[in-house]
Amino acid sequence: MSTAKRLVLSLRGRKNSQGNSATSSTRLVSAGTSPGHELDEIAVVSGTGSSSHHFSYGGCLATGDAPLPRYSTDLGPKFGMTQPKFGQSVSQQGFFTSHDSLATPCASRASNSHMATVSTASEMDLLHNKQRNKSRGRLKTAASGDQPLLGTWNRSTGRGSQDNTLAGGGATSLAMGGHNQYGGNYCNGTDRYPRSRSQQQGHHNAAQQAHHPYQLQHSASTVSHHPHAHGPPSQGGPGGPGPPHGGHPHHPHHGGGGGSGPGSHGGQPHHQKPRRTASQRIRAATAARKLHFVFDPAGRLCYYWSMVVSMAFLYNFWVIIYRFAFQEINRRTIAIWFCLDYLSDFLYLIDILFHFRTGYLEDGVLQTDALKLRTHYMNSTIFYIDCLCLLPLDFLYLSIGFNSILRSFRLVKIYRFWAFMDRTERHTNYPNLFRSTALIHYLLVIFHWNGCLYHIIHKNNGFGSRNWVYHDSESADVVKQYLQSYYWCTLALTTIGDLPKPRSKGEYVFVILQLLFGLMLFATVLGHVANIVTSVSAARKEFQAKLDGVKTYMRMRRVPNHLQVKVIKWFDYLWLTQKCSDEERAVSCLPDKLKAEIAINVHLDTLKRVEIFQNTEAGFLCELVLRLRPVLFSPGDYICRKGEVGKEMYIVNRGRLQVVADNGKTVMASLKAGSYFGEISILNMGTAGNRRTASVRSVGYSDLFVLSKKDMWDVLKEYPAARVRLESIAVKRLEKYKKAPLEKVKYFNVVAMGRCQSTPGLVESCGRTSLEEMWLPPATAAASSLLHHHQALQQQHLASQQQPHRQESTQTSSQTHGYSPRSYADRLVRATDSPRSVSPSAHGSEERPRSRTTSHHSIRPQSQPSHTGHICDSSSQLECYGAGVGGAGGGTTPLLGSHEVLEDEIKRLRERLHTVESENQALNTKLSQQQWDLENRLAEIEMQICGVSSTSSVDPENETEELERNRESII
Ligand SMILES: Nc1ncnc2c1ncn2[C@@H]1O[C@@H]2COP(=O)(O)O[C@H]2[C@H]1O
Repeated sequence: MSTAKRLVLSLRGRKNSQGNSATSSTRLVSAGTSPGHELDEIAVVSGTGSSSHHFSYGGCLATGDAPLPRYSTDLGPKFGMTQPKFGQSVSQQGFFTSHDSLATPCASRASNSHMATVSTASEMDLLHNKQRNKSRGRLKTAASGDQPLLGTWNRSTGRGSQDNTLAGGGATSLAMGGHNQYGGNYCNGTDRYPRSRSQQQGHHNAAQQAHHPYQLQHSASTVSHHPHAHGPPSQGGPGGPGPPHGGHPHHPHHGGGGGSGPGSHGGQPHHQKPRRTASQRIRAATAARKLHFVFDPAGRLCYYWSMVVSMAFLYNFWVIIYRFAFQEINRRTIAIWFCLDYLSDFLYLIDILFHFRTGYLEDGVLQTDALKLRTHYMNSTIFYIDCLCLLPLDFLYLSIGFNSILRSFRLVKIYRFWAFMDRTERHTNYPNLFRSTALIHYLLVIFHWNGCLYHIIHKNNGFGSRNWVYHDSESADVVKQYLQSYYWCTLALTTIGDLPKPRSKGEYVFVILQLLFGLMLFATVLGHVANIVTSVSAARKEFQAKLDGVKTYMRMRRVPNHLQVKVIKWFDYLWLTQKCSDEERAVSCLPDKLKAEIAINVHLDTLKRVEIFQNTEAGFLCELVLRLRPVLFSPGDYICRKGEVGKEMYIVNRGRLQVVADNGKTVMASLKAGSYFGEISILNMGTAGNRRTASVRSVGYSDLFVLSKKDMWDVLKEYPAARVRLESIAVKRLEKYKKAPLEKVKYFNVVAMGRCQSTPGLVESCGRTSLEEMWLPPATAAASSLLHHHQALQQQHLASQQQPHRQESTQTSSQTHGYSPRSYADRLVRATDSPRSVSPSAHGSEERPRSRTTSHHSIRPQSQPSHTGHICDSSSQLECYGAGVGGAGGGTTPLLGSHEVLEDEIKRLRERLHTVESENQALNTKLSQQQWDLENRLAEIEMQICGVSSTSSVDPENETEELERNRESII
């Protein structure tokens, strides 16, 4: 079950368990039509009390052939009891963010004054009026029976498409054959009349639903009507025209419960087109204006509102003290101050109302019930703080005159300012710039208050002399006095000094206190600045530290200079392109879900460019994208070498690479962004099983994504159709290789010809030559230790060694579709077999042809089985080698002259190794066979399951396609 489905189910469960609690939340609902649509559909679930409304849609709706939006409604048992809520969140990725919630306009529409529609959208839409107008236009279309409204409902049009959908609900309900008896009415918030009506009528038919858009307008225009005033439709009697409802002479059909009169809708959904008079429209608009909304505290609208309130607070913060200190200014500009003061008070007042409609989280669920919100707010301290802010001390103006100090309580609103600053700091992309600005602002405001305080003291006769700071206090105007005191405070608080010398005791004390305070302030500021500077260069520092560490290591270990330079250049490139040394670590603190979202955003585009992933299921891509790891290769680096065991496949994100032949010069293919490689061995497609069929080298710096074999298989297990597709592409590739045989490679790999003949372009990985360039020191070391350890055992095996047994094992291997995972011992054999590991003298280039020739001649006759389809694997090669050597020199070779004893020892060891390897391979073959069988069986079962689910699919086209895919997969 997809995450989305689980999420919906769990939320539904929660909702049900909450009974009548009015909660709503945006939810994901899987379309459930195909695995590829798992994230395509987003549901809007809203509900109040016992009513809940699920409206879901998917990106596929726009195509018109996808399932219709599902809309289910659980009615409240009581007539007119429910208050429908509607809201939705649209996200392209199927994840919800505060952005989504904000971007989603509220599309609720009021039905009447009693039944105010409460938007469960996270935010009130600022474009409310615009939306309403749009909605009205579209509803008209819906009313006229046009259905293309659905066509505009798609994920990417979030805001714009919402009204369409809502209106489209009505239109959709037609197509649904009356399954949704409420059509679009609930969606549009005009629920009262239609709901009450439907509750009494039981079920409407499809024709009745055609009138929903009309009813929307109607109900919006009857804001003053009690639902009962309409009279239940049944009262109109079957076939009767139905009495005109109070104030609705134009809508006689409301009373018709399916009769033939004008009020009946029976079977003619389109013939009655709603007409709306201008007055009705105006009334509808008026009614719509009476909407109530619930604000999401995490939404952007709340944020913007807190910004407005913060402005009001800042006005008070700067001005109250200033006007109190320099009261002279009040006299001249009293009108302006009055206006500004009461504007800010008005904003404070609105803020209280805003709080009444701001949702809150209870058990992680956004609460939207009006009553709950009110209770919650009124029981909180914030409510009292807000009331305190608006304490009407202004009335005291009448007795003490216009004095701004009476407005001091307005400053309590600082909590709102701090919350705003906090949130901005968290959300901004330039946190350090923001922090610096905030710091400077705080400094300025502190100096401002301090200056004003000083002026107040000065005004009240100071500390004995009034000319201590002001030289011309009598003649200077207000602004100059203010600037003088501000300047003095700046000098004092920044500890710059050079202050006018105090004369009286009081002045001394005051200056000392000022300097102490300044010292603390200065320290704090320095600390803040240091923090900012540190965090600005944190990434660079971390990067530098890593580079330093690597450099130190290389120096200590005496890594060759050219390699050191290469490493440093690699770091350079990394810094220039990514500015981050460890991308994975950067997001490691995030929960998986968020990591996934980021990964999808970052990698999905690249993945889509890759041929093999094009036209694959979306779910498959999403699964893969989570498992990609970025890696960076330097110029000339070999990403993989022919003959290695393939453990990863690569996708080129940026850069150029070459598929090269053994000689490292012949370029078989060039790869660029969007290309991929390494898939053949991880899919075990090549004749060499899980071995690399070629070497791949980076031309310049290459940015790749790595996908491990395990991850790939994990995903493919769940998407067998994708596996079939990948394999078929790999087969095509292999066929392509066939057409470009490499002569040179063939020459050096005669041993491997048995397998390579089927695909001449491929080079058998087990040939010695292919491994010459491979450096496997650990394997060599391990080989010798392994040999010593199992000496006795191997001798025993040597005695019982028989050719038929090996032939049998290789034969079995060939029957396993080339899947022949090599054991570690296999690698050991290769390692010991390689000229480098045999003896130091074997490093000479002249040694290579000799050993090749030896093996070539000695093995030639024995490679016959390869022509009959047998795998000429390493064991047989080695055996041949052994035989060849034995035949030529009777157990000794003149190769090393004085090292005869050692040579003998090597030969003996090799023979023992052969034995172990044969055993190993036989076991491996059996295991491979079993694994293959199991995988096949698994794939078959999965195909069957897919087949079953696809038969239940709504779309016959999809069904055929799916079956086709399944069939391919089974094949
Ligand atoms: N001729 C070619 N053109 C493109 N890619 C190739 C060619 N030959 C080999 N490769 C790729 O190189 C990869 C080497 O490792 P694999 O065998 O796992 O998978 C191989 C292919 O993906």
